[in-house]
Amino acid sequence: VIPGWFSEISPMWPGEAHSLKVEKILFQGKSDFQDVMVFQSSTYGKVLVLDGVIQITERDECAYQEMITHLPLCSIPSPKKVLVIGGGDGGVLREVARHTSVEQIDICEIDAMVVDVSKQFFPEIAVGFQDPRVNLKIGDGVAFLKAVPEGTYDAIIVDSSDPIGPAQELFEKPFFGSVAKALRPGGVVCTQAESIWLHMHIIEDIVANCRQVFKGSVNYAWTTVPTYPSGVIGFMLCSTEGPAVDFKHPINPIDSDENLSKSKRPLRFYNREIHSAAFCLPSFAKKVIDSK
Ligand SMILES: NCCCN[C@H]1CC[C@H](N)CC1
Repeated sequence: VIPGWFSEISPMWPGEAHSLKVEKILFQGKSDFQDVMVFQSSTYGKVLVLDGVIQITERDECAYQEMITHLPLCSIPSPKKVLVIGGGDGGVLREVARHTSVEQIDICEIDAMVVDVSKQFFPEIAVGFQDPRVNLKIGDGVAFLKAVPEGTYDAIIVDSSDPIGPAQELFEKPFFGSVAKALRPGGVVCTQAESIWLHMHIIEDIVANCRQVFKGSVNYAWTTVPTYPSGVIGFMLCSTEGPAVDFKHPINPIDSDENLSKSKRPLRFYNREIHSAAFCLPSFAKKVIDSK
């Protein structure tokens, strides 16, 4: 360990570690589920770390929060009921709230400390909790989904950490089954789906499971987030049987001048071109993902 630096060392990315220069440690705690830390970095703003893994930084969270939210919501005509599993920092809520068609935003986050720490240290991100359409449930997303009546949601966003620790079950087939049940026909789900540089085997399994569970379309998209391992992060975009969803061509634009002028905080990353581009894959990934 180099004094004054945080290195993200994990068996999930052996032999490599992204490091950030630390100005000051702002919070250290242990919740019922994981170690929670916040530090002021020299060049990426404040950083949230769970069990030694970077979750968000002020400088590049826009890429992840905007893409994981608008890839699904801009792919269906008029999302009304949205569920967020995880997402306790509030960033996805902030992005969902941009969609004026949305009437109800339910969120199920397992760790209350993540919510409290985000509200205290990341007000620009936790602002999402202030929207009157938001209903926060602190609990296990797996149990929450099992209790949801069939066909309740237009869209579900699974904003999880990695499949080691509290989020492990969110990468398994039974969970995808309960997501499909909770979605209406032609409803969509977007899940955090790791890195094509590091996790092709995990992605291969997720894609195979999704193709068995979701009978609409199943696509993999990816984007750049400098502070995530290998600098990229992926998303599974799936729809249930019903009205067709073409994820690659957003039919419900959020980046129109009218929308942008109305919102307090402009979109810093997402636009309709980068939406479509997100589904273009390098050959080594395409070979695996398209063959499943
Ligand atoms: N809203 C917080 C985002 C959590 N997603 C991250 C993706 C990359 C992982 N290594 C850690 C979690």
